[in-house]
Amino acid sequence: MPEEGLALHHIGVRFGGLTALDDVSLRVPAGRVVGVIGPNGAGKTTLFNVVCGIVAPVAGSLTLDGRALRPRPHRLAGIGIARTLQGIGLFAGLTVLENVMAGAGRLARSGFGAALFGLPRSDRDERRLRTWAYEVLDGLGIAGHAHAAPGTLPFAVQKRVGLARALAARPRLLLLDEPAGGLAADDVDELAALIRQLPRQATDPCAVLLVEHHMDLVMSVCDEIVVLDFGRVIATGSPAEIRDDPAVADAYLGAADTGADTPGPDPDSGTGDVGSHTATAHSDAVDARSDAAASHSDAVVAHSDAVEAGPRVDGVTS
Ligand SMILES: Nc1ncnc2c1ncn2[C@@H]1O[C@H](COP(=O)(O)OP(=O)(O)OP(=O)(O)O)[C@@H](O)[C@H]1O
Repeated sequence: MPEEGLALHHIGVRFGGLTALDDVSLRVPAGRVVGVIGPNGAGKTTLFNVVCGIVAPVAGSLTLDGRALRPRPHRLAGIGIARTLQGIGLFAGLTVLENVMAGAGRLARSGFGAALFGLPRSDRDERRLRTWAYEVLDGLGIAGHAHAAPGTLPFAVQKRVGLARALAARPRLLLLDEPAGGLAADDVDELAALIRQLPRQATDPCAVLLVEHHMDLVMSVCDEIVVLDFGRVIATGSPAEIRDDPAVADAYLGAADTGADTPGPDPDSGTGDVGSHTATAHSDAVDARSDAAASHSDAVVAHSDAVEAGPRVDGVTS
């Protein structure tokens, strides 16, 4: 029986007069990796923030495993959602192992988390949590760093610790926000191998939503890709289908002008990052988007208000 995972139904987001997401529907089934791509300003971050509860949609709804999802940023772990952060965000004062234990969130209520807050705890629970954290670190090939301070480790290892911390919560939905950001090419290859096995390694397969500019990574790890442009879904399909979709090529490259036929990486840049394509081949489009952003300072204020006020809804309900 196919797993339900995350579903977005006709999501709309507005920042003042700007429509950032317009009637966006997509599915991230459990056990699958779904990537969201699109040119600068397409709405990727906004979509991610909707799923995290940072941005409240003005239209549509979300479900997780078939139940209404009303995320709040500070309660994601409790409803089975874990995310990695672009800036890693590890606790500097804790060891790698402790960071991962802390990430276990709802699993840690009577163990490490309880210890942090001075609550009664069971040694057996804490031992179990510690063993689990080691297992997660081991699964990501970094158990040897368990007792190190995160700040002493190379950036790529720190990113992996961030991933371990997210996985430690045994999420039903894992959100990966530009996990390749700042990584060297070799590190991206290793990350790709890890991400491919993520949804399937857990006892209960989790759904993985990936927002990423690094096209090599997206093409190699995703079961399905959703392409946004100006806040709308313009294509959904397998990596091969997306690579061959003229509308996608148009959105990224202006294929008619450049002769380019895929949203693939820049052969000269060696980064696999499509951002530079967008900037060079589509200066008109980018300018238009910049203009739109610049002329919407009122929208930014509205957005700040919305973030301060928090999302309209809370938690997962049946
Ligand atoms: N806080 C905000 N206030 C006003 N407009 C915003 C805000 N955040 C995003 N936008 C606008 O919403 C649209 C979508 O932005 P978003 O950041 O989601 O795109 P993106 O695809 O993540 O872009 P990038 O690839 O450049 O990060 C853009 O036009 C952007 O200028």
